[in-house]
Amino acid sequence: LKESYEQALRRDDVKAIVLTGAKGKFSGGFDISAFGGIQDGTTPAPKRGYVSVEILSDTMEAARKPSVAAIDGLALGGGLEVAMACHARISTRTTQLGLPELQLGILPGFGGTQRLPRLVGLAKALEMMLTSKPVKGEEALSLGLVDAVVSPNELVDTARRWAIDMLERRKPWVSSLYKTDKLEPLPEAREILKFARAQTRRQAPNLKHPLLCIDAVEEGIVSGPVAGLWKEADVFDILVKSDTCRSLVHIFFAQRGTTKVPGVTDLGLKPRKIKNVAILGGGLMGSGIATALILSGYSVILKEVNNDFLQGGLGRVKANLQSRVKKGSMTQEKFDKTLSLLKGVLDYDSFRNVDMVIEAVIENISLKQQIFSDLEKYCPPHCILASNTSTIDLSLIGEKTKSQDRIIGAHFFSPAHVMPLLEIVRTQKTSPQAIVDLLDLGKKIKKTPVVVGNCTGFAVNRMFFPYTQAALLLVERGTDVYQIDKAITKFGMPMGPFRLCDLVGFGVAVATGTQFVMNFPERSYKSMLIPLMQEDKRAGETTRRGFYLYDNKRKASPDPELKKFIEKARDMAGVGIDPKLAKLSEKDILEMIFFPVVNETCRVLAEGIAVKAADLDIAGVMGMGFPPYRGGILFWADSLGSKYIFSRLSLWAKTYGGFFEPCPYMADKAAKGAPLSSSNNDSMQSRL
Ligand SMILES: C[C@H](O)CC(=O)SCCNC(=O)CCNC(=O)[C@H](O)C(C)(C)COP(=O)(O)OP(=O)(O)OC[C@H]1O[C@@H](n2cnc3c(N)ncnc32)[C@H](O)[C@@H]1OP(=O)(O)O
Repeated sequence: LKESYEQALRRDDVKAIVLTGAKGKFSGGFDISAFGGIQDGTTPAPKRGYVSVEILSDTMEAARKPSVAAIDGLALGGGLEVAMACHARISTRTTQLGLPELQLGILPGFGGTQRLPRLVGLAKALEMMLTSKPVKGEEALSLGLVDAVVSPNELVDTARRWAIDMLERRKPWVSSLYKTDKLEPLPEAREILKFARAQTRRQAPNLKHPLLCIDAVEEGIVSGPVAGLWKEADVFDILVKSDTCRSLVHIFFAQRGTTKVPGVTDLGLKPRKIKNVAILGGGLMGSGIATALILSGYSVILKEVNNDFLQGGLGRVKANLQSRVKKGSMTQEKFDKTLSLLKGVLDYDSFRNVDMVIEAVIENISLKQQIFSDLEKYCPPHCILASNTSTIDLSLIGEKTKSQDRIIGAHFFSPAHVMPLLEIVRTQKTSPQAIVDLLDLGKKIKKTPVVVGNCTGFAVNRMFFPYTQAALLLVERGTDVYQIDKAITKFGMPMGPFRLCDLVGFGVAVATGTQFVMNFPERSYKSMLIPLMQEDKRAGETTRRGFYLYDNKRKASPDPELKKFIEKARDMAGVGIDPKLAKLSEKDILEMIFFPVVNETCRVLAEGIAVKAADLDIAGVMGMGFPPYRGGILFWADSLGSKYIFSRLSLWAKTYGGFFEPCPYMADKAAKGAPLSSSNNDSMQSRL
């Protein structure tokens, strides 16, 4: 860009410059894959201010020739920053313009913190940067971020004419960096900055980079844009080497890597077109899945066993959509159109036209076996037969059919129309085509799909069963329930293990817990605490009483009565209060809860349930809300070191038993001083 600009500025036959992208896209910004090299020192970091000051400000913006950005598709991060250094911007209606850098743990580093507030005003600029949300062409026009919106085929011509008009003074020739008309007066600007800081501290208490971004913006407002550019450059240099940036960049690529499955997505298979989907069961999960599908334009048949259940299911889907209309994110017209894609039925007659079935009935093996035998009879031979089971072995479900190549797990997380993860579970018999088809459907309904092997609990539930069990073990030995939840939320989880139990409900918690106790007895912790509370008619949030008490606005408060159940459970377990555990530090709580999770995640990886460690990082982030800025469970564990985790687990195993016993995979990594996420293909017995 620098060379082209210098050439264009030198040549007498060039009067003005149009900067554009290719193949319908302007730019996705700085090459994120280059961060790794800068972080580990293998790529020299560009000289401070090289792009933002030397190229964009001093070469492009200060040029004697006007330049116009012709923007189609997207202009994100560095891409938009380059466009903002031009003297005008023309976009198409669908163009997305944004500064999403905070999502990567950095701040806009090519002058974005200075130019965006000057183009759209401070309040809107902060909103765009802090939420990382792009705006589309029309909104950008009304904000003043672009100067005109035209169709893609008029784009470059319009930009060219605009540039000539600027040259001939028929249109204003504007340097964004020195614009002031959009900036709020100083006292108002200070208030906006104060508000943004307070909100950021509340919403992201563990993150520093959004606050540093606000600092850079403020510097420009208070001391002028050039001082602001240098502050931005200083902050960028610090942030690009931070743990948060490393973690978030890892998550960026890991998320995109989940759809690359060796032996499946590299076979040249094309996803088949899926138009009609049937869902069995209109409960919480079934109705959530139906909502997710119709929202992406799929025709859905919802089957229930009787009219009451059917109406209940259809009502839940309607309510899911209605809440969008209430929040203003869906128009009434879109609501009607979306709901018209859903049809309720009581029999299998209309199943002859479906391309995929997703079974979401209660977790009962014989019921599911019967359903899959029926499906084989009523559905066309190409139809994919998926189950939303969260724990039951898929081979058992399909045992009585001859269609095992098209049986697959489509494990959604509740609420299914909101949670971003889709666990795709394959058995040894599932065909690659069925996986490719489900991967495609997952992407279309805006989920991040992770392909995993078949085992009790698959990846996410399997990795996280020790989360609750460790918490129960600690509480029975004297750690405070609320202190545990507090330490875990402070770490960045959306909620602690006890609040989570209340949310999913004790019924589900016990049913899933039992699966693990049965399947992994040597390392499961059996506690009677929840069953004892169930005897008191507590089921969690639905009964307004669980580990917490809930008011009618679902606000949770501690329950003083909890003590008596804990004492009883302690007696039944035959354990006493352990003085050490009764006053654990937050760090110790965190480690005693999460290291068993890390341990189980290692087992999942060693057994080949996941293709790669990064997939499990994504599974934990998307399925359990593990904080992305810590990079996922194994990425975080590796920041602490396999040796350290192994030594802690070994110590606890001696005192508290097999629940903490480090698995052979972890022992091996610790002995070698190797990262837990390093690939171990030779010893892996892939179940995939
Ligand atoms: C100094 C500056 O201020 C710093 C910066 O500019 S930091 C970068 C800021 N830009 C961003 O954050 C944009 C990141 N990218 C995205 O949000 C999305 O990729 C997108 C909206 C551009 C496209 O989305 P979509 O069409 O779904 O395609 P997606 O699968 O995400 O990306 C396609 C490929 O491009 C890669 N890619 C996208 N943006 C990239 C970037 N900025 N750097 C490197 N690779 C990138 C992806 O990794 C993926 O690679 P793969 O095919 O090998 O997996």
